[in-house]
Amino acid sequence: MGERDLTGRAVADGILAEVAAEVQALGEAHWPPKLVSITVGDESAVDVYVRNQRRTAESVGIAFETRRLPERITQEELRAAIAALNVDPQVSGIILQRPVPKHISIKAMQTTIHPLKDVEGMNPASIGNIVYNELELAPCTALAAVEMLKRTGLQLQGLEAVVIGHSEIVGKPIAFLLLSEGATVTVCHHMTRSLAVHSRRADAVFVAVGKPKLVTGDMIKPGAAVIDIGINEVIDDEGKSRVVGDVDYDSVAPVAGWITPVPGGVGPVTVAVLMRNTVVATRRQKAHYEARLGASTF
Ligand SMILES: NC(=O)C1=CN([C@@H]2O[C@H](COP(=O)(O)OP(=O)(O)OC[C@H]3O[C@@H](n4cnc5c(N)ncnc54)[C@H](OP(=O)(O)O)[C@@H]3O)[C@@H](O)[C@H]2O)C=CC1
Ligand SMILES: Nc1nc(=O)c2c([nH]1)NC[C@@H]1CN(c3ccc(C(=O)N[C@@H](CCC(=O)O)C(=O)O)cc3)C=[N+]21
Repeated sequence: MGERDLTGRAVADGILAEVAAEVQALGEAHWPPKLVSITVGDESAVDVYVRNQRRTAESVGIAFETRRLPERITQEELRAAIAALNVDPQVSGIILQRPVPKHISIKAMQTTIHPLKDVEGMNPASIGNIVYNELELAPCTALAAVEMLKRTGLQLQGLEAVVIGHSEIVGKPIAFLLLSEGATVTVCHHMTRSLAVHSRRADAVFVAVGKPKLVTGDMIKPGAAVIDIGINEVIDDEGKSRVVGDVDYDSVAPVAGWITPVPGGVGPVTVAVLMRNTVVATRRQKAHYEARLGASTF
């Protein structure tokens, strides 16, 4: 770890301290938050993420349950499983882990998650909020990545930002969040002619692609902030499995002003934001039902 490292643990702990206080208050008001994670088929790709979710949820007092559904489940069966969670009054949040098998439409399934329980803000009805600058509940990784940039102290208004990767869950939401903060945003993807031409101009570079060493030191303006979102499992020279990002840390760290390491950067903050989103969702459900039925008088 170097002095330019922008690490995530302290950022995550700050978020989690606030979340724990809110979880306690919601529990006392008879609205204890509960998060349900759904995985479909091969779990190996999300195993670490789900384990971190459970550990973190338990550390702040959020109940956590995993539903593991078989690879061969039909879309209608998955829809029914989500619908059952939508109407379960004990469940405050639902997260459908990606990827899902090819025969299932992720968009159709995100649409099935009720907007009040949609802790990633990925229902098409929810994701539009970030276009309207309503940022309280947005996709966790995007919020976490932008939070890391804010920790540099850089002024976001007028900042030249480049986002590499344009998935609906990471790259695109990051671009919208940055626009809301007043940055000038360029979004790159696999058809972009020269990544380096764009990235070298940027004060802040976000990388969310899933390719180790995609970004190297010669692609970065000296002093820029580099936010590495990639999580890739690789086998190192000694034959051991390791997690690395999309940024070639060794060549970028000496050039960058700030760099988020992998592991230990955006990842832990993503999990903390998921917990915060679960609290936001629970608070909204409480307000929704109290507005219709009156406050509980336990
Ligand atoms: N730290 C965290 O909290 C999280 C980390 N991740 C990690 O972030 C990475 C990206 O995840 P996700 O967005 O879900 O992945 P997707 O595979 O959905 O998206 C990857 C994006 O990268 C683009 N891309 C592919 N090749 C290139 C290239 N050579 N140059 C520029 N852009 C390219 C693709 O563009 P196109 O569609 O045009 O091909 C696509 O927009 C993964 O490593 C994932 O594990 C994901 C979620 C959370
Ligand atoms: N619906 C959905 N939403 C997601 O946000 C989502 C998803 N599906 N599928 C998988 C990817 C990946 N992802 C991670 C988040 C945090 C860590 C994390 O906590 N990483 C730690 C530990 C890494 C390690 O030690 O291996 C770190 O970076 O320090 C990892 C991976 C969220 N994703």
